[in-house]
Amino acid sequence: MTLSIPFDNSYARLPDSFYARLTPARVAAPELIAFNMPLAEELGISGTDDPLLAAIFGGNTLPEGADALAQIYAGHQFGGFSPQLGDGRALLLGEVIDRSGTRRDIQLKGSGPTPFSRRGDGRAALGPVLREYLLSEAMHALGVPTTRALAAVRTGEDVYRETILPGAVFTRVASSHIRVGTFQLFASRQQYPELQQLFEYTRDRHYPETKTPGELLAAVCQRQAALVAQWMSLGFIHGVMNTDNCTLSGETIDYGPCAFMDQYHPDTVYSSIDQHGRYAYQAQADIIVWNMAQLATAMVPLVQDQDAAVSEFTEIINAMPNLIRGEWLNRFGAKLGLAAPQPEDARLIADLLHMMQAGGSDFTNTFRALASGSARDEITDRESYDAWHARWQERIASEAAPEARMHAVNPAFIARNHRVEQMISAALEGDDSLFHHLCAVLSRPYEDQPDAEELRRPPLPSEVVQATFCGT
Ligand SMILES: Nc1ncnc2c1ncn2[C@@H]1O[C@H](COP(=O)(O)OP(=O)(O)OP(=O)(O)O)[C@@H](O)[C@H]1O
Repeated sequence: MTLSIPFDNSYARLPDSFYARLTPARVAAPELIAFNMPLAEELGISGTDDPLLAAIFGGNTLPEGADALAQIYAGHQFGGFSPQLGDGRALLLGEVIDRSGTRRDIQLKGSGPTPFSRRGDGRAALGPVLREYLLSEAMHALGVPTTRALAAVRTGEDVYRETILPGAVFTRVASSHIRVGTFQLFASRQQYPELQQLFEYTRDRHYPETKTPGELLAAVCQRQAALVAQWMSLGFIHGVMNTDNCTLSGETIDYGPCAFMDQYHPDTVYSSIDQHGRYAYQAQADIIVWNMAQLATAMVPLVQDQDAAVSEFTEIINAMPNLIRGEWLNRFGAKLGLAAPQPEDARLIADLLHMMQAGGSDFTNTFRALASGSARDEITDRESYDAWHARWQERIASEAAPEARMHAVNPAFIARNHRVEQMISAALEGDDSLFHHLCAVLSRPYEDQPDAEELRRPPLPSEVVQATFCGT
């Protein structure tokens, strides 16, 4: 049986200063954990059996038409600039045009060392691979623009982190892997012809409706503003919003130390390495502006009249907080059942959030309970809640079918971090059943699933875990 992937590799046609061409390193005993058949069909991939899929998506067999390469990029990590990062453990196999006509990257992550590995081994551990698979598919099911998960394969080899862990390879699908850091690389090296080529490539691939660098920048800012507001409306904390983890496409990328918040608090941080809360839940709205300012800075050399570029780009960046506020209002307004939220509704939303914060309410369950009338049970200050509830009822009295609207945006099921950790612990013992169960439940997050009710429960104090970089 053969596997056919209809590759059409445009990035590989860019100059070789954009990447290093190489083949994946072999693994000892590839074993398929998961293959995302609906996504494969979307991509036009056909002809599949498990050993062949394991060989291809473990990196042992290069599929016909692939042109594997590690992409180069730079990036600000926790605010400090790294002039050269690049795929240190990932390889772009190539691109396909999917059924809807969109170009999509297929990339192996954990496929061995590359010229950009620095001191890393080029590998990924099983836990983070399963976490990325589950989280990215859960985000997709929630309606969030995101990279997708095509496959996860055990390698049969160990990786050495704080402890010895089983290795795995993850196959990621993305509408591209162009990062703010990709622009920063060429700008910081003053490779202006490449910067121009990258700009044209990005524009043609993602924003064909734009012409100038300023128009492209504004379009990216719009998508990123929408993305961050959507994350926040779901209680999602990305955890590592470095500029190399910030895409031009507006998709969420790199599910490292990320998590959905359980108890609502705006300062919530999950990542153990984010010691100053740079990427805390609430800080995400400011950080995305900072990241876009880095993109703007990198794009200035694209414009001949640089003073004009600086003032145009500054205006675009300065407009972002308002954009985010607007997106936030729409998202949170919908969570309260409002079809057309107004600026004055921000007070109503904020007052609910304050009550949730004061009592440590569960973010997801409180919003889900609004439509069924049981949100009062989630709030400790009942008197304040009753007063708020009366204001809210008055506001939505004229809304048609607010319950349906609320159910469509307030999920019942999110990937709770303690469940993700339990899933990883089981997989480390060779039991993948919880992984598959979570994938199935989280593929329908807005539906009531009485059989899976236990997965809605917030963690007990003993179950709370911090997301960490441990064992990436
Ligand atoms: N085990 C490793 N071996 C080599 N390089 C690594 C390893 N882990 C991370 N890196 C590199 O360190 C940099 C930052 O890592 P980060 O965890 O943000 O990325 P990642 O999860 O590997 O990749 P991506 O951003 O593509 O999801 C990247 O250049 C990445 O390739």
